[in-house]
Amino acid sequence: MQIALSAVVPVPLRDKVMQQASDIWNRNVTFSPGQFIKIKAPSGTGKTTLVHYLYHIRYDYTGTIQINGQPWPSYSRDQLAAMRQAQISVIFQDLRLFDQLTAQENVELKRVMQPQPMYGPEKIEEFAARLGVSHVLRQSAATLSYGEKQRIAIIRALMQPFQWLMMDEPFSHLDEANAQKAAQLIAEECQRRKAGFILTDLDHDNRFDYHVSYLL
Ligand SMILES: Nc1ncnc2c1ncn2[C@@H]1O[C@H](COP(=O)(O)OP(=O)(O)OP(=O)(O)O)[C@@H](O)[C@H]1O
Repeated sequence: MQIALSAVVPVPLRDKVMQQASDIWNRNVTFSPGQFIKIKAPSGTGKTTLVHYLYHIRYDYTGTIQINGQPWPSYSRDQLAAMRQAQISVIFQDLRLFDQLTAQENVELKRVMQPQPMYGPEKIEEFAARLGVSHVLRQSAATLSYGEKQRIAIIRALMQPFQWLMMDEPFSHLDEANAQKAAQLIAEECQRRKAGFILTDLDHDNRFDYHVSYLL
């Protein structure tokens, strides 16, 4: 799945964006399938805004985002739902777990929403063990620390098939050792699917072998 941005400018950030150099805003950029892409930017320059545009849950921009040559608005609701189920997965900056469910239920919900789940329930235990969150699986999400929530949100995003994984500051609540473990798991799962990712972050890092890095 190819993603192509053409002169995208966020309406609320137009003045700011037009005054600064950016590799993304108001440029023509193509994200090719399978690429590991880093988008680095200081706070407040629009990382979350961009991820929401790419996932098509926000549309207050000028310019065009095309998916496989078709602009986002040309896809029907059903097509969008199907793409979010099988082709694009996301880890939001604000994590978006259901507080009233346990950590395990949050992940399981994503797994069973697949018509043919790609993993059995034992995979949740396996990934939780790898990321050091086995002990919180049966706790309600509301009681988890931010670092635990972040690892559960990562596991949830890996429970579905995807061609692109979008991640908005996915390691912001993790220490370096845990960030490395999570990055290793994400890289393996992308390679298993021959998928690419788009990761936003504040700083430079060497956690992945990025194919391309952009400055927002
Ligand atoms: N709907 C909106 N209307 C107006 N301004 C907005 C809107 N959404 C975001 N902004 C502003 O746009 C700027 C970019 O916000 P965004 O959350 O995308 O930044 P970010 O780079 O992800 O920041 P951080 O690193 O702090 O998470 C901020 O100044 C924010 O206040």
